[in-house]
Amino acid sequence: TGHDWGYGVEDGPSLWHQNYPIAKGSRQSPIDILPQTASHDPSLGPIALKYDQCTSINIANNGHSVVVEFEDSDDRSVIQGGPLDNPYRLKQFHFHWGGKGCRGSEHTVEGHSYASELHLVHWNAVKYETFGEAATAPDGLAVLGIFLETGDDHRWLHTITDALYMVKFKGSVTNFKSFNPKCLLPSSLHYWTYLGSLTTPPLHESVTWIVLKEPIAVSEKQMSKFRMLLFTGEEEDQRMRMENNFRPPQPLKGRKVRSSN
Ligand SMILES: NS(=O)(=O)c1ccc2oc(NC(=O)c3ccccc3)nc2c1
Ligand SMILES: [Zn+2]
Repeated sequence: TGHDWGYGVEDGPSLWHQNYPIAKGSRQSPIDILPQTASHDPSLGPIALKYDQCTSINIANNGHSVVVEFEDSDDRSVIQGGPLDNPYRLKQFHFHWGGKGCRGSEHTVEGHSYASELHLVHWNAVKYETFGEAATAPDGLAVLGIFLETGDDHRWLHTITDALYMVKFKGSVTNFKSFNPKCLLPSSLHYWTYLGSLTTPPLHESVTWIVLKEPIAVSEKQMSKFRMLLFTGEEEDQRMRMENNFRPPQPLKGRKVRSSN
């Protein structure tokens, strides 16, 4: 039991359909984004991130990624506007990344992938009682995707990379209070948006994706700290470095990608 899926040869994305048939569904994520094909939709307003009273709780290694969880008992941290009809509450954020010098983003832009991708996961608490309920509804989740490219040091990412040694092993969790992810946003909030899914099992087709066009820069040294995390637990003798934890682009199946201005 535990995790019946991973990113290896024996349990990777091409095999997920065996336990999760929706992997071959009609609105799977990620996708390859073609900016020229994305329709510019003037009715698409700007997105608003109201993260001012942001309260992070902890940082954890769940065996697939490193996740920072938030207090979501009220509307203190929400995303709204853009394609969204309601405010969606921030639940957690996590990353996907590659191996040394390799690419690791999930969404790609005209076949170009970035070093990493940050996902800020939000749920529709107006229509649904719990995250779990929202996660199975077609309008239940909104995930903000931000590309990370290697370049200069990111001055605020240090807060996260300095904590990674404390969650090296699968199943480890540690306090991580009052981190506000607003500091991880690029200067422009221009975005692409489309209807998709969770990019890991259970692959629920419940996500309105909002992918920012402008990447943030992080240093190779900062990226290398993600790679010292392990997929495996402290008790396991086979130590497996956590890297290449990304799903490749999935068929668009007729979906339209819209572009903010
Ligand atoms: N790569 S992804 O598409 O953003 C993605 C993929 C799979 C996910 O499963 C969850 N579950 C919770 O956050 C959760 C948090 C608390 C309680 C229950 C669930 N978030 C996900 C985001
Ligand atoms: Zn993700």
